Amino acid sequence: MITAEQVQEAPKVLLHDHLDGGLRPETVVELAQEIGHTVPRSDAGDLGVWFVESADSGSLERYLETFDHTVAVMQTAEAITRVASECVQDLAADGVVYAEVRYAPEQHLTRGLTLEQVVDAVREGFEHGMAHAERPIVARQLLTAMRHKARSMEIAELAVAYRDAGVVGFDIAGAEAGYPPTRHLDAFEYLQRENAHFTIHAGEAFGLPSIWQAIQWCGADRLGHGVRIIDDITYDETGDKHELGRLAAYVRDRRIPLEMCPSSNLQTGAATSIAEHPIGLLAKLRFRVTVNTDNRLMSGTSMSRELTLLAEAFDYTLADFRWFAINAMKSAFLPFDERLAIIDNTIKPWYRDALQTER
Ligand SMILES: O=c1[nH]cnc2c1ncn2[C@H]1C[C@H](O)[C@@H](CO)O1
Ligand SMILES: [Zn+2]
Repeated sequence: MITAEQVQEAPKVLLHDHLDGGLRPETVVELAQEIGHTVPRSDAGDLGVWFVESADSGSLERYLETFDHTVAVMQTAEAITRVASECVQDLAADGVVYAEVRYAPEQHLTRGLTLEQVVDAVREGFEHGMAHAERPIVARQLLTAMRHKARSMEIAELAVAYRDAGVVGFDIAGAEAGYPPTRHLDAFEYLQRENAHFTIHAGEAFGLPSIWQAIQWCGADRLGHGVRIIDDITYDETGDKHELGRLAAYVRDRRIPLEMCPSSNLQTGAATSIAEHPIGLLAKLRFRVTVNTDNRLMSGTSMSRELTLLAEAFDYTLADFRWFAINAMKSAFLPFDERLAIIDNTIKPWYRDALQTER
């Protein structure tokens, strides 16, 4: 039985977390007041509840509407830097030792910032957050392009320009149905030519064709969510007998990381309950599964909470948590030697002590 303290203390690795989905409710209220933006609730506690309830819509499109308010208050360098710093400090306080946090620079230009100023503001915030965190953490940026817009090439170029300045990769996000990844093929081909890394939100609100395109047309290193890969697996009730289709087998054979976000999936209707979430079977079948928060504000969650929910549903132990953390660290876009250092110096020693095993 894992204690709440152990979950909190355990070194955790987070690959899929949106900067504009993780603001503190108090910060939203304060920043909104400063710029005269009206938020649906003036009390921070009530506003936090409002975000979770509104995001609990059963549809990705309606879930995404809640971001109007967070994006609205992140339009100046000071506001963005504050949000970025608080994000890193909150993650560190939750025991996250490595985080890749994403956001779409193109959504932060309404008050005159340039794309570069947005990335610089996040960078400053991450550096401040890492320096002031209560526990050691390494935080890096992923730049997201919105899949229904047409700026992906520009954002991909931005990610490459900032590759030595805190940005480790690229992503596309937003409503999935009607906006297949191949719409942004030029950006993905450019990134491949530049030896750059990218993940794609795929197989969340839309099925296998989206995952197939993301991998076989676009060359994604990782899949954001990817839950619908389950549709390419036939299995009996116990999950003991299973048969993988060609795509599922490819994803598993190639060890393509799945950035799974259980609570978010319940809210958007991509899964019906934690107990029935595909992560249980996918982990059992040894896909490269990682556990993530997606949007801490909209889901009222944290890495510790996601892991706790999974442990309750699937009887996971600390050994499983270790597997998730190492899977995620192996799948990070950080350079290999830095990944290894975090695995060897931070993750393994903690679990070695906690599990009281030899190695
Ligand atoms: O889970 C998601 N699926 C698709 N898009 C998402 C998800 N969570 C957040 N986004 C969008 C809304 C944000 O404004 C944007 C950049 O972080 O990414
Ligand atoms: Zn996401």
